[in-house]
Amino acid sequence: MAKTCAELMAGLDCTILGNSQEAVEGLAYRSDKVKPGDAFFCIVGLAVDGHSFAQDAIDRGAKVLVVERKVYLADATDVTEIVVADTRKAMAQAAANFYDHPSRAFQLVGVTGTNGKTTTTYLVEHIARVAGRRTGVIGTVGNSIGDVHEKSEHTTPESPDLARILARMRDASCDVVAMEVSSHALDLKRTWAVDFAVTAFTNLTQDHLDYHHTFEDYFEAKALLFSRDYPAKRVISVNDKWGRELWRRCSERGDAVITTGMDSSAQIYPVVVELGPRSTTVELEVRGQRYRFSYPLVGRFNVENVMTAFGIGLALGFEPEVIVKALADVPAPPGRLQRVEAAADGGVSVFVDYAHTPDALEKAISSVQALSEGRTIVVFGCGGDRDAGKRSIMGRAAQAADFAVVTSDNPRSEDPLAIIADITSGMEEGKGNFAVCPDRREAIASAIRMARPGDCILVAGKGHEDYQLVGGKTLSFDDRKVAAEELEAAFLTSNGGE
Ligand SMILES: CC(=O)N[C@H]1[C@@H](OP(=O)(O)OP(=O)(O)OC[C@H]2O[C@@H](n3ccc(=O)[nH]c3=O)[C@H](O)[C@@H]2O)O[C@H](CO)[C@@H](O)[C@@H]1O[C@H](C)C(=O)N[C@@H](C)C(=O)N[C@H](CCC(=O)O)C(=O)O
Ligand SMILES: Nc1ncnc2c1ncn2[C@@H]1O[C@H](COP(=O)(O)OP(=O)(O)OP(=O)(O)O)[C@@H](O)[C@H]1O
Ligand SMILES: N[C@H](CCC[C@H](N)C(=O)O)C(=O)O
Ligand SMILES: [Mg+2]
Repeated sequence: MAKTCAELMAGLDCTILGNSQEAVEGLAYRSDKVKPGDAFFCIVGLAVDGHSFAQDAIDRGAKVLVVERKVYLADATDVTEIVVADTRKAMAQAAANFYDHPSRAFQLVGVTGTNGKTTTTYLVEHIARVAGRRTGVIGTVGNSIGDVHEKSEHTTPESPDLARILARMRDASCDVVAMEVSSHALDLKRTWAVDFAVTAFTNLTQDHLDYHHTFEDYFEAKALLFSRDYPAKRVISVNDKWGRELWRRCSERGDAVITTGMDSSAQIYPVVVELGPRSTTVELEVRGQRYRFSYPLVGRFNVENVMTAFGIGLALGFEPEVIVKALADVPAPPGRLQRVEAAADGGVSVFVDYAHTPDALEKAISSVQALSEGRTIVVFGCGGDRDAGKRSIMGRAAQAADFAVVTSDNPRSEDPLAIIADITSGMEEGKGNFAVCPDRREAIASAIRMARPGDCILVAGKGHEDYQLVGGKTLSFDDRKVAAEELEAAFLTSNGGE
């Protein structure tokens, strides 16, 4: 499976200093993960310059260095250096070459946008399964090949890791792979040299401005997936101005585009939406035909995800009837408006959701309000070392609930109280409808103690996560388990069961 340096660099402008026939056994971008025979890619990062780890990589057995500037190493005359303009781009191209372009072996769907990527990929996977295809999924909750699931570090893996996963999917004879493409991934070229059959856009609202700095830069990162670098069929939600701009660019270029939206300006839009407590019924107008069906997901925002998945299904060539049949029994993605099941709940419904942006929090609250027969209480926090600008906006958004308990969500290297102070700086004290409780378990417990029969509690921000990142530590914490335990502690003990 080894490749020569020349084979690895096929299609790339580069200067090979040394032996172009040197065999490369594997690809590495972290010096401490280098194995003998690897090519080590020296990446100029945001924190450190990977070129400074070249010697460490050689000491661990790397035979080839891919660099942006020559590294003069003492006693390393047997090392081949390959000089390129951009090591990130070179690494992605080399990864595709090394694994013989695995993405060409199946229909790969790339979904981008601020919210709804994970949900949409899950819906697409199910549609493809029901259509009789072998499937794969790559994203925030992890990577799946058929029913085999593994957790992942990133929403979109680094290019060598991505190529390795795609190759495993090819080896497993996958026909359709649905993959989330984050804005970081596009900007850092993790998906460069990957071939997509369909690319889809959900929406763009505030997030990740710590990384992208401006909304326009954030949008342009997402827009890369709809550029000439990624030729594909397009499915674009035209609900916001960013989607309409993408639609304009793609149509001008002559790309095949399916649009989705909440009104008749889109090719796919809802004529009827009936939101239920455990399912939703819609009638969708799909390019002049109407399809009425129910699916077992709740929340208005999921109507948009269902339409995006419908559009992707059509772009993949599936019949609308197959898509409708699949959506009718689609499994809910974990931790997205997931109802907590407990042995006793005192008539209080608890939903765990992954809303971690202002728009998602606003929509998750209004979705739960639509289901609540009483009040709606939200428990949430904001992640540390992530876009601080969204915190006060999320604080303000949370006050749309009857009561908000502000708590901790992966503080990482930051002081949890400082994050909470950022959140509450956006909240109106005078409204008197919020409290601060830094301990997340206690925050959930206090919301449950405060709830009356018929009330709904939304625990937002962590969804499927089963950990809390505090300092450098990963502590075990799962909102779904904690909420079930606290419901039972409150209602099994006080009432002796229900
Ligand atoms: C902002 C971001 O995405 N940063 C990524 C970036 O880090 P960086 O540029 O700071 O790299 P660096 O730490 O300066 O290191 C430079 C180079 O030196 C290497 N190095 C470093 C130290 C060492 O001892 N040896 C060594 O070889 C590094 O491996 C790297 O190749 O390149 C690193 C190596 O590929 C990534 O691990 C890192 O992801 C960080 C950990 C991260 O948290 N990323 C998150 C924000 C992310 O990617 N999220 C998206 C979006 C999620 C969403 O949709 O909401 C995702 O796709 O997961
Ligand atoms: N279409 C949508 N519009 C607005 N909010 C949405 C939409 N779909 C989901 N959400 C909200 O966003 C949360 C995250 O959804 P999902 O995991 O599908 O998004 P994502 O784009 O994959 O997020 P991430 O950037 O973390 O990967 C949900 O729990 C819900 O609160
Ligand atoms: N993919 C998102 C996940 C955020 C989840 C939230 N629990 C947090 O830790 O901020 C991010 O990296 O910004
Ligand atoms: Mg996701």
